[in-house]
Amino acid sequence: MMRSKVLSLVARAASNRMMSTATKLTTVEVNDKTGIATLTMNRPPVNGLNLELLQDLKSSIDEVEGNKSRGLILTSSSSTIFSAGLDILEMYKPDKDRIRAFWTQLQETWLALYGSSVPTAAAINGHSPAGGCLLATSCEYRVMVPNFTIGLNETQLGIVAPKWFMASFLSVLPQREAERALNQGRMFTTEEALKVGLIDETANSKEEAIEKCVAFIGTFAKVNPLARSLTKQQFRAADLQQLQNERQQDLEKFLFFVNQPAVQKGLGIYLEGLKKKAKKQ
Ligand SMILES: CCCCCCCCCC/C=C/CC(=O)SCCNC(=O)CCNC(=O)[C@H](O)C(C)(C)COP(=O)(O)OP(=O)(O)OC[C@H]1O[C@@H](n2cnc3c(N)ncnc32)[C@H](O)[C@@H]1OP(=O)(O)O
Repeated sequence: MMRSKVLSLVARAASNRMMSTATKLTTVEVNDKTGIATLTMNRPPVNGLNLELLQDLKSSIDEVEGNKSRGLILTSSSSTIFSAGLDILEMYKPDKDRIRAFWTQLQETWLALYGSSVPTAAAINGHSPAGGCLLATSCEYRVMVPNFTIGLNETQLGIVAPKWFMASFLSVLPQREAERALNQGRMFTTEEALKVGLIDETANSKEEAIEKCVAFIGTFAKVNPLARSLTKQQFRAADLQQLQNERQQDLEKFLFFVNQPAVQKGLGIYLEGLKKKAKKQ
């Protein structure tokens, strides 16, 4: 390794504190200069949101809430995928107990991210379909690298985005745009997402995306943190409360829906298509 690279790694290690261990599917790194935490998803190949990744995401969000970070930036260790959304293998021919735990964990993770008291931003450094888009739109700001896609494509898979997925989407897009995109299961390119307002900025690299997220979080430097977080909570309270009130019904609805033979058949065909595509590459 070149000496300069070694020196830069040493310097970086000195100014950043690794808060989580590498055995987890997420890492949290707090920059000592800015006080901002970067939460990185690391479940190759596509950051499919399975039960374990969702558990780690939730505990990392809790860690950031607890360590007085000035903000949270969500990103991915992959160079081409932010997150491929829910791991379809959790929903296809599911185990009865595990699928309950999986959906319950997804609810908890969304409540923690969407309701986070610290400023949140997503550095979207790769494709971000469905559950990936849910994570990104749960944050307050989005910066995306070109030549990738983002959107809620559920209807393309023959499934329906629950109300709280729609709530995140609607916190970013006007109702008319959100409704049309969801009905179509539309995936937006980075450029299209910027035009419609689904993302706030573009960046040429992950590093630049993170810098822009840091700049966004920096805009709150002179704002009283309690006033800021209570204001955010008020904007989001109705969406959060709705899921809190309906958690059990939401779980039962999901289980009923996902276990329908037609839905299982559709998921099987979709998975097969993904696998065929992967083999061709
Ligand atoms: C009335 C109200 C009722 C409420 C009912 C609720 C119903 C349920 C709602 C649930 C909503 C969930 C939304 C979701 O998140 S579903 C997931 C949607 N995700 C996708 O459609 C993305 C699919 N993947 C891709 O498009 C591409 O993989 C990619 C992300 C663009 C990456 O492309 P790539 O070329 O880099 O990689 P690729 O070769 O395709 O994939 C590599 C391997 O990963 C597997 N894989 C990809 N995505 C998933 C996934 N989401 N789950 C599981 N596995 C995935 C792929 O099959 C390859 O595997 P292998 O190497 O062949 O084994």
